[in-house]
Amino acid sequence: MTESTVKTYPMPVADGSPKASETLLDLRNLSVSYQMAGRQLKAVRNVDISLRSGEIVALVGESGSGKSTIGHALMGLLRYEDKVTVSGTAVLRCKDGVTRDLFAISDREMKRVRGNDISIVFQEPMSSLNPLHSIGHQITEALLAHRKLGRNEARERVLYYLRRLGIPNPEQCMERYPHQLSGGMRQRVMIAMALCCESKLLVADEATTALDATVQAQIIDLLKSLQAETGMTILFITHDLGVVSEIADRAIVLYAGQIVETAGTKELFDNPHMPYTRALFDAIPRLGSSLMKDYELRGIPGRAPSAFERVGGCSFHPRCAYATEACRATMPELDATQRGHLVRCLRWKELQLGGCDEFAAARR
Ligand SMILES: Nc1ncnc2c1ncn2[C@@H]1O[C@H](COP(=O)(O)OP(=O)(O)OP(=O)(O)O)[C@@H](O)[C@H]1O
Ligand code: NI
Repeated sequence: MTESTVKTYPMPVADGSPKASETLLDLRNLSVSYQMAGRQLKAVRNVDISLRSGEIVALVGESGSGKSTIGHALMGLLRYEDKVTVSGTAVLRCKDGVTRDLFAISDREMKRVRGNDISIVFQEPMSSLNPLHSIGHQITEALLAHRKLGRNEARERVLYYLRRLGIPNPEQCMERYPHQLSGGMRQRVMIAMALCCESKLLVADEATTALDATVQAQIIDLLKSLQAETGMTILFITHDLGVVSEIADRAIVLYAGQIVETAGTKELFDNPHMPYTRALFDAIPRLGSSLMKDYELRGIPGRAPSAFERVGGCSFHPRCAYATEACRATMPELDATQRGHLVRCLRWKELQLGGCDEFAAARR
């Protein structure tokens, strides 16, 4: 497939209609360890994620569960750090039709993949924007680094995406410096910057977390329509199951670096099988408490184990109301239920956890 051109702007160009069954990314057996003070910190453990073209898949879990680490591994950002070990394979079907293992290709090839085939919205917009350059300068330069475009073309494209993101006066916004924008505006700029490259895969890491509920809903609607127009695939990282219900076709629940449950969004909300997922439903931020800073899981005591202090048996057992001797002794495998639902709990068959009706009813 040839690379899409920008001739038809202001309409975005779909690079091929989404073919639901086509695998875009096949991530297998990803493990990531950080070395800290001579100790191994296992942040991600044997994670498999397969993304089909055109899907929006949520990666959800508490702070420290390893979500960003997975995103950074996919973007090839961990390869430059010497205290990080990444193992596994991540086979991506690139725009040129070639499939590549992102963990095996050279830095040079990875540089081409980044911004062409995968883009990321970083969790911390301030740390990824350069305070010394205007928004227009850095977003245009980022685009030109990945694409052979004329300056005017690039500018048009940047303006188009800033406008799509609901930035009131995009020309003026281009002139501004990061510190002159509100947190919400910076977040929109970051999303526009990632969308500009029109990659097939967008990793959105807490992309709407810093925004108030109304703006969050707008941006989610916008991402959904852009997804439908372009056929891109989105890996949407969030700690908030409420957001998952708004945007995702499928959800992957992560606990202490491991996948503990995965299912279609509706199925997960109707039929959670893992006590941790059920607890996350109760932790869905209600109106007025949408920030993650001080949230804790209501109804379950304790906190997630740090990546140093791995517990034996099921990782969740110290906080689980249903844990038995067996749960303390045996680490459960992922077990398949129906309709592609996977769950890591020894007791899922006997537990009747009940769905999240309250939230399902509130879904738009
Ligand atoms: N560069 C690093 N060096 C050492 N440890 C790290 C590094 N980055 C992350 N970690 C650790 O790895 C684990 C997973 O972190 P990660 O940022 O992937 O979690 P997360 O799910 O994205 O959390 P949050 O919701 O807070 O963003 C945590 O225990 C974290 O402290
Ligand atoms: Ni994170």
